[in-house]
Amino acid sequence: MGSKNSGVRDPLQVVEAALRGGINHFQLREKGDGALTGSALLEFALHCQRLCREYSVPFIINDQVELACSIGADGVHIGQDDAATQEVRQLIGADKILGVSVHSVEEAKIASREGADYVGMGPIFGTVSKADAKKPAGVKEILAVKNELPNLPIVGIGGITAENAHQVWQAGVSGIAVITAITEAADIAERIQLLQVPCKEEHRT
Ligand SMILES: Cc1ncc(COP(=O)(O)OP(=O)(O)O)c(N)n1
Ligand SMILES: Cc1nc(C(=O)O)sc1CCOP(=O)(O)O
Ligand SMILES: [Mg+2]
Repeated sequence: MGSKNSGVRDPLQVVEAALRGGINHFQLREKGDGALTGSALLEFALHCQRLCREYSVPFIINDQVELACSIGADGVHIGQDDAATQEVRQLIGADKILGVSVHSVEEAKIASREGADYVGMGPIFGTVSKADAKKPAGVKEILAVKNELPNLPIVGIGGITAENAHQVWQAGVSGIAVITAITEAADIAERIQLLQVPCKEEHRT
């Protein structure tokens, strides 16, 4: 999420509530109308990073590799229209987390070969949080990537809610990424519980 995703609530309070509620990674995605830039972005990113450190949760920055390197973020997430995977891997070093968005087995193979630690796949369902999102694709391509590259962690994203998250887990993802499901929750901790992997008997891959 970014500073403009929390509606009337203070974004840092939402981040802290999500950390307290049990998220295991946080991605700062600052883009779109009114997105912070320059020193305001730096200050916001440092606040988020400090909170993540308090909760021992990896702090990942979307798109902005230079910012991530300059503040020592734990990782970077890039898309197909962002910098090239192998260049970013070289810039951030071997020990940082690198996520790459992919939409096919072919893109997943390239991302994996060039140094991605995980791939993000979406949108699975309709989303209001990404202006240039592709058409919702369901979990079909996730199943195909899982089949071809069983050891590559996949993070599902796009329109995931407490009601549909089980469909995504069932496809065999290692994680799910959400914005609205958490930022609009009245009780963030309770929502995070509802989004988590269903109990073993229900979770067949
Ligand atoms: C976990 C995760 N998966 C996919 C994305 C989308 O990245 P990208 O395609 O580069 O689009 P933007 O987020 O930059 O608009 C993501 N951010 N995180
Ligand atoms: C950041 C992002 N990337 C997507 C992709 O398809 O790659 S969908 C998306 C938005 C996710 O927000 P929400 O949980 O509110 O739908
Ligand atoms: Mg991007």
